Amino acid sequence: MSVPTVLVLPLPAQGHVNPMMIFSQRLAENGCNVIFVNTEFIHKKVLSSMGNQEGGGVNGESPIKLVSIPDGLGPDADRNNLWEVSDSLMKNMPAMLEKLIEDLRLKDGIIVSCVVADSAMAGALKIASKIGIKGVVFYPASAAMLALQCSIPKLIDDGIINSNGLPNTQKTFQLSASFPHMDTGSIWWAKGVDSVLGNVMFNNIVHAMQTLELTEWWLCNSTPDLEPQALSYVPKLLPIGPLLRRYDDNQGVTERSLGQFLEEDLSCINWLDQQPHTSVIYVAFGSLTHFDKKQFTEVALGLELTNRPFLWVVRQDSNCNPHEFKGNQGKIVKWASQQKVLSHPAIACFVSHCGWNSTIEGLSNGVPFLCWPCFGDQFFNKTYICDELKVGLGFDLDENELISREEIKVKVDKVLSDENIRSNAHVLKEKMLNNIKDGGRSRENLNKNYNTDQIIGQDGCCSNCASFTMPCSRTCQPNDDLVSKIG
Ligand SMILES: O=c1ccn([C@@H]2O[C@H](COP(=O)(O)OP(=O)(O)O[C@H]3O[C@H](CO)[C@@H](O)[C@H](O)[C@H]3O)[C@@H](O)[C@H]2O)c(=O)[nH]1
Repeated sequence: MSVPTVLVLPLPAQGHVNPMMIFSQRLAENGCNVIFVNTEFIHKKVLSSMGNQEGGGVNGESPIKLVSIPDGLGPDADRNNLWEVSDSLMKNMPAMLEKLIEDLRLKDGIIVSCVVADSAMAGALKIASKIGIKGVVFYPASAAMLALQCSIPKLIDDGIINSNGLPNTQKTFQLSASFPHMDTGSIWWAKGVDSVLGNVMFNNIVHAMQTLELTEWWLCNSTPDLEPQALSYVPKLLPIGPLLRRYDDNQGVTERSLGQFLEEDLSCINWLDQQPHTSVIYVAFGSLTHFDKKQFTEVALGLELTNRPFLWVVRQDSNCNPHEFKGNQGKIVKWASQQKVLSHPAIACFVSHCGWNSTIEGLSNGVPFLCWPCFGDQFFNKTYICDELKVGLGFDLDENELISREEIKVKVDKVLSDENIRSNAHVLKEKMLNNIKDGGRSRENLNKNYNTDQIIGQDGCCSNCASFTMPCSRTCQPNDDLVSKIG
């Protein structure tokens, strides 16, 4: 049987590329070749972060081949403006993807048997359906946020949002009797963005939700014990998390990522090795958050006030100069190997914006959280971490709408002295990790009996063309079939 080739297509954002790359690495371990498609802009960044050594590809040593498509924007466009990029991709990506699949076949002899599309790139499912190959959707945020998206018609009927997706009033609601309470601040597409942008995002979501129906295979980076209510609310959503780099008890995280946009500063691992166990405050706000100068200063002074060692990620694009504040106890890096950092025994707590990947990574390492949500889904993730899972605390704003240096010190002291939080975090860590051990539920979802087999093909679905729509016997010439479909 020939090795199946899966094409993986993330939205060009770090919080989407990272989990889809880890998923790709697991697919490769399960015997698939993977074509991982970034936009040209992101592809260059990824190659540069790896010192321009891609390391193989389908026809080389590695089963993961990194390729790129244009994003459809002009040469002068601001490619850090994710909304502009997404809008252009919605319009232009399907045709470019179809061309890529055809070029792979004609130029490289590679037959793509399945497309795994980020939910924000749902247009790819139409292409998969058009050319008769399988489509799988990957949702990069929490299952709860997908449950919320699935409930849009109900939210409108119940008067919680208007037909533009914006909350009618501030109120709490439940998606079902067992679902955690949400408030209108949990409606991620309307949180932290202006109403015009919120409306554009809402229309894109509604459109994407219709397209997701083209496939039965919905995957997410979560676990059955982490989000039982949301997963039973969206029964076809299969959790395959926590999606983590390979870990070794002695060496920590050993697996290399093929998806980082910035080079990882590994000097922080040596620095962590010098710190006492459970002593360091790790501070990182993902790939998109920006602070104004005043808030940035409060963070810096608050960290100094704690009088504890800290490791702080300050991205180069943050427009703030951290060196004025470093003090004696802190280490500041432009980009860390976050998973390596969180699994280091020196880490005591995680000051986080609560992006879903950071949430999953912190929970999987049993690290208590100090939650600082900034936009979108991060507000619900914060509530979930603090009120449902009880593994963290939130910060309160002062009268100037800032999180003050004193507040930072008070909450750091409080979270580090809270035995319940620490013990809840340890229990949850074990539960999360059990899902990816032999026999674990996410592992089962990923192994041959579930998705990988669906991707490779089973029961009458051809193991080569893997077509949903056109089951063929295992003795047929499936590649010819696919060739004729594409041709
Ligand atoms: O120094 C760093 C900082 C971060 N990371 C990684 O970058 C990713 C960041 O992802 P996430 O925590 O989800 O944050 P964002 O980059 O902000 O992600 C966006 O996408 C997520 C998934 O949809 C949403 O949950 C977030 O709200 C949204 O901001 C994680 O895998 C981190 O491990 C590093 O490797 N090094």
